[in-house]
Amino acid sequence: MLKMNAVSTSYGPVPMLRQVSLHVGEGEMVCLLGPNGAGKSTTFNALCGLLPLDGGTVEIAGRNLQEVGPERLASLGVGFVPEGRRLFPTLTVRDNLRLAFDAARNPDLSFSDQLQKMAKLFPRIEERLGQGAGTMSGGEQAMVALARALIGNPRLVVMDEPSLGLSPKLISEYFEIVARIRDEGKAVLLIEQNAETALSIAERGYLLVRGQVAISGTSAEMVKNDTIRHLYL
Ligand SMILES: Nc1ncnc2c1ncn2[C@@H]1O[C@H](COP(=O)(O)OP(=O)(O)OP(=O)(O)O)[C@@H](O)[C@H]1O
Repeated sequence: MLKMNAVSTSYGPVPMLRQVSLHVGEGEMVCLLGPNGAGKSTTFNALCGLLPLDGGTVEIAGRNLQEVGPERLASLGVGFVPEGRRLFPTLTVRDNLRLAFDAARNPDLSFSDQLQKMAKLFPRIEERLGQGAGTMSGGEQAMVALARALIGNPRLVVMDEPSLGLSPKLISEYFEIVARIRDEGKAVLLIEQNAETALSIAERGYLLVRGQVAISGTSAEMVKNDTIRHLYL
């Protein structure tokens, strides 16, 4: 579903990602771990097509991102949860979801059916559809951001630190929903600082340090790795 091949990026003259390669197969859940400033959000932006690449390629659903353009990613079956949610705060929850649904341009889906699915997954959303997204609590906004990524029925969901700022109780509720999404067969790339949570639900992982992949492997291998154990668990 997703392949980053030797991707390098920079901010002006400062190199950031250096030859980053990672992949996520169909229906697979993979996490990208790393400390603050490692380049996790830069990786997210590179694979959304929001950053020019100095080198390498990004392939999504078999298509080269540079040829497709970021505006068509939703219609290729990709849903994104950006860091900080980035909802449209002055629009209602329904309109936030509608925008994402329309961007997916999937003629086989109906908005009302998809809304019903989201209401089952996130019971609190149904009663809040007419509410301004910016007036909701942080936890509710996190759920809306995830529903927005799912409403077009994507095959791949990419999440950038989705649990940031949530209470421990909400984090466990949130990841229960993420595990259900994985169980439905969607591919997930979970970008997380919380290595313990991420490795407990992902099948494989990558550790990014100073813009480079330092360690990668199955979650079982990552959990046993001394560096990861000492620094991140
Ligand atoms: N637009 C930008 N212009 C210049 N430097 C940037 C820009 N965005 C990020 N950086 C720098 O690039 C480095 C990596 O940032 P990035 O946000 O990708 O890290 P991160 O791993 O997501 O960290 P965090 O967990 O703190 O979000 C940091 O040193 C950051 O200051």
